[in-house]
Amino acid sequence: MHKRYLLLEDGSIFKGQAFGAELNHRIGEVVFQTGMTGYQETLSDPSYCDQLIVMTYPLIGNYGINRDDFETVRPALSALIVKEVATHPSHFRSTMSLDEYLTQKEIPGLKGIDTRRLVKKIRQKGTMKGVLLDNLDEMDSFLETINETSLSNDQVKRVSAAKPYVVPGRGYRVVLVDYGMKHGMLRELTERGCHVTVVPYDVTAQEVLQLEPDGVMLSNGPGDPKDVQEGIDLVQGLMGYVPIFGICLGHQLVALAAGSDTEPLNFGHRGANHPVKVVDTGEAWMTSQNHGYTVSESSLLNTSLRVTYRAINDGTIEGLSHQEYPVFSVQFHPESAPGPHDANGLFDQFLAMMQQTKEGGVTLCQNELILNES
Ligand SMILES: NC(=O)CC[C@H](N)C(=O)O
Repeated sequence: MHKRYLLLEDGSIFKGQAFGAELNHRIGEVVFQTGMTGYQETLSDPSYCDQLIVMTYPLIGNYGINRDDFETVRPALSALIVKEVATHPSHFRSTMSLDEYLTQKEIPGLKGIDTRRLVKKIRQKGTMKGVLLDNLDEMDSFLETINETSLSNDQVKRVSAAKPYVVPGRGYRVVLVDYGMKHGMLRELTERGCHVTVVPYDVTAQEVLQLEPDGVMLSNGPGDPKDVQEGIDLVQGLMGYVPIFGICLGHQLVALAAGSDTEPLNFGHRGANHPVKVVDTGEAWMTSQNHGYTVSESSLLNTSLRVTYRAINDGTIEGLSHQEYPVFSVQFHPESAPGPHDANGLFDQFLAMMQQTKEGGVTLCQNELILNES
């Protein structure tokens, strides 16, 4: 076990020890995750693409890694930073340790740093870029590189499905657009009997409508939503023609497509116990969240969107509903994985919206208009 360091763009340095894979010097955003458990799902959530994740819970890896809890096959994060790694995991489902998993997937880890001091710094200064180093002599050259490096804007392209695929079912026909989808969304739909076609991020509205879906779901995904012009165009082409449910990045794409704006949060919401207020009932739900951007409050004026959920911690927008068309979206993760299940009923709400539309209870634009354009 050798020394390893985290260098932040403000020049601060955190000294710890290496675990996981050899170093790859990938510069990324350093973000913190407050979940006490659920590290396997977090590691395999593609929304963390290119990010260095700091876990605030001080002991990570104690129940190992199992075969069932992956949210995708290929982890997309840059690095994992923890206070202490459990070296002897104990759980009947565990098949390997966290260290073994990260080594296998070529993800470097840093342990033994004061994660509380690091998180306090991020909370004060906002999300920062950082890089892991094994040699302090490299610090000066990397400090220059970090400050000159702008983060890539093609993450969605890198983590989206390359080709469409079908998970058959006898129920509603759903097109699920994969912007870096957590498999929990697919599971929630297939458990409800849906016939799901998962499609890549650059699918067009016409291609989607040719599949004659009862509804379209827009997945979560990494990066800045404004970098995903294909998604904004898609939602603009589909709104009013088919019921839409957007989650996280999908929610931000709905907002942008409807004419509103998004902006970066200071340090984001990442954890499994983020309370949101249900605007219509006054209830509070505990939700799983992972986002660094939010829909800008003032940009909703002059759009047809209404706020349906709000974050209780900072008041930011957590859900929207379209006032004319069957379209709704949430910033949090109703599929949880990991996290509480308070919001799980939103998948049933999506099914109800598809049912109501099928029965003619919702007026749609004429699909033929778009299909005939080809
Ligand atoms: N989980 C997500 O879909 C995140 C959406 C977006 N990348 C953000 O950070 O805000």
